[in-house]
Amino acid sequence: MESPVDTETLHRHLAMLAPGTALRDGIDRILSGRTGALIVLGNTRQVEQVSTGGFQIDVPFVPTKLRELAKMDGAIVLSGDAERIITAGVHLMPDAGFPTEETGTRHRTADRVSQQTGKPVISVSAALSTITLFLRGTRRVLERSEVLLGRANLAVQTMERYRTRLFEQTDRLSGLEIRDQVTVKDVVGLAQRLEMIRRLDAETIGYVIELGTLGRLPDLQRQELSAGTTEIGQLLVMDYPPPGGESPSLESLATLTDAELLEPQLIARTLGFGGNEHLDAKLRTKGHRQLAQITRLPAAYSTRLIDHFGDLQHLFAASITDLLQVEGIGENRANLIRDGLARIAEASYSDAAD
Ligand SMILES: Nc1ncnc2c1ncn2[C@@H]1O[C@H](COP(=O)(O)OP(=O)(O)OP(=O)(O)O)[C@@H](O)[C@H]1O
Repeated sequence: MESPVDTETLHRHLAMLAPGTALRDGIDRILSGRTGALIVLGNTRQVEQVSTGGFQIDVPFVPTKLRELAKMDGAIVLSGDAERIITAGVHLMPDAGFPTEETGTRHRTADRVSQQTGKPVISVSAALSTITLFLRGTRRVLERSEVLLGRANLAVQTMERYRTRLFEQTDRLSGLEIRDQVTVKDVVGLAQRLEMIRRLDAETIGYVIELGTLGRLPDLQRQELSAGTTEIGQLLVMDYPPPGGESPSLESLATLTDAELLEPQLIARTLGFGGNEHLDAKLRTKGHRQLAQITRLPAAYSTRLIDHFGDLQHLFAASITDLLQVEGIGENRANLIRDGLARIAEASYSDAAD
């Protein structure tokens, strides 16, 4: 039995079928000619074993050629990279023992051939005007580009709203950090927002892959809207190590379902902050995210400062003389840090007053 299809493999094959590719062009020509087709991607020994009849062509792939060959009865076998047309008019005889819920001989054959050979098989239905990709027991009907574009746009719009909310939340968290009033709930809220953005980003990537050349714009928007979010996540994790001391990771949130991601207690537990009773527990930031705002202060110095002083509150309390005790910090840098910290505190208080 073949292994289940992972997202990456599915994406790779959807990309081969995306608008803008020669293969998709050929398939679209078949559809507009109101014929169907059965196309196997890969001329391996297993594919040969389920094939009878047909004739050898072995020519470079050309969309119009595919369309011509689809007018004939039988399947068309392409090379695995879809760069060559190998055979046409092939009768496929897969083992009927492979389970399939498809109706219609073309789709049933496609499903079974893919399960038996492990190769992707595309079934183009004339009656339904659909393109279906079968991949080792996984079935994926390709959506129309307008539908995919609509979904991609909706995901991007939602990402835009989430990004605005994200920065409202980081600003608020900064204020609480400076006033030393952070609770588990605040950290959980930001982690939740970051994971929601990550999910929307992954969803949009899926649409972008399927959209091929039509996905350029949503892809640019997605990149812009997710920029910097991974870094915020990394700094958040560094700022709030859970009490157990185990190194937490926002990636662990990926295991939660969409419904579970709405439950703060569950997020807190997943991040190592205990359950319900801990949501109001006080936390104190180490200060990595805040120090990252001080331009010209390399991250290595932030880490050294935090290792020395313990957390942001102690850093606020540090005098120039205290700062000079840290290895590699001279007078210039100590002044830069003091000024930077003062600016951070001021900005936060003026935000709170707004
Ligand atoms: N085992 C097979 N090997 C090769 N080609 C096949 C096989 N089974 C079906 N086909 C191809 O599928 C065509 C029609 O199959 P099927 O009866 O499932 O389609 P349909 O339901 O009439 O049409 P469509 O799928 O286009 O809506 C056949 O003419 C043949 O070209």
